[in-house]
Amino acid sequence: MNALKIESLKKSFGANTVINDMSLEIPEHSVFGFLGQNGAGKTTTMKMILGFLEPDGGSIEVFGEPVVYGKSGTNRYVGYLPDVPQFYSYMKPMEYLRLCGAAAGMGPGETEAAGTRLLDMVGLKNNGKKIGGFSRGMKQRLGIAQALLHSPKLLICDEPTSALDPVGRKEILEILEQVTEKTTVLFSTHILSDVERVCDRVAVLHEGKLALCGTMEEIRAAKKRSGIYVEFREKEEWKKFRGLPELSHLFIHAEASGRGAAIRTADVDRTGNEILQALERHEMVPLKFEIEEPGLEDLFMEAVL
Ligand SMILES: Nc1ncnc2c1ncn2[C@@H]1O[C@H](COP(=O)(O)OP(=O)(O)OP(=O)(O)O)[C@@H](O)[C@H]1O
Repeated sequence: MNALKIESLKKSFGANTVINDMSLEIPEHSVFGFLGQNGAGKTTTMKMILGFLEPDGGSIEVFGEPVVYGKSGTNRYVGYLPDVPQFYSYMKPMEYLRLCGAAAGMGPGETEAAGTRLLDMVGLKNNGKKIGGFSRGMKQRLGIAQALLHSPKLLICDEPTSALDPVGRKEILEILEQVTEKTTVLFSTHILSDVERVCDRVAVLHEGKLALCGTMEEIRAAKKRSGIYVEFREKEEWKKFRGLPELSHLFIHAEASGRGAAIRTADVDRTGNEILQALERHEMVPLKFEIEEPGLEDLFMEAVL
């Protein structure tokens, strides 16, 4: 089942068309990275999913139920962490979660059990401090605990790691990875390495549409051919390898350096075998033989430039 299905979504602010006929599906239990440049419309999309903002056209379904602007019915499935979560700074974490639980209509016992479990999960269980004294990372972790309090099946996080240092980012990513057994995660970010680390699906929003969308493997396969990097210890060995007639066709698409080359190919297995067999035949041992896959950064730049 899809956790989220968006069809032909449209949204403009005056003459500024932000979302222009965008469609997207997120299967249950995915960790979905929603990428886009500043102002691409990521927050706008999230607000429409939450029913906070009215689309100009198209439809959004959360677990098969239509999202209706101004109505919160589908939000019983959704936990939301805004980009800058707001808290009452004089409260302690559990006090704050009790307040949130009551606002969400949860019973005290249910809130206590869920709150204790979640504060433990985000590393704030024994924290006696008031929220006003929390670091940004601690506030984001508390924000995740709050967003998960009513056991949502879809967690939407708007740039949860952007303002954090590497340690804070790592902590948040580990929490997001942990929750995927029960929860589908959609998070927006500028940090491509975060997406590469935890997401199994990714979309790049550009000029109101998805410039790229799919599993990481699909995107890598569709957008750019992989390469094989071969390097030798000695320049002479490299020249010999470069001159092998049976491999000459491979060097048409190669980026050569002093003692090796990155050979571009659409079929890594076949080309890799060809190279390995030639190396064996000629009793040559390379210093390096590496399969190169395009990074998300290459793909992102290709999609938005
Ligand atoms: N309420 C609004 N009224 C007018 N324009 C708006 C409104 N909300 C957003 N916009 C415009 O819509 C565009 C998309 O904004 P949005 O915040 O969705 O982008 P984003 O991808 O989340 O960007 P960022 O990564 O910088 O947070 C921007 O040009 C923004 O100025």
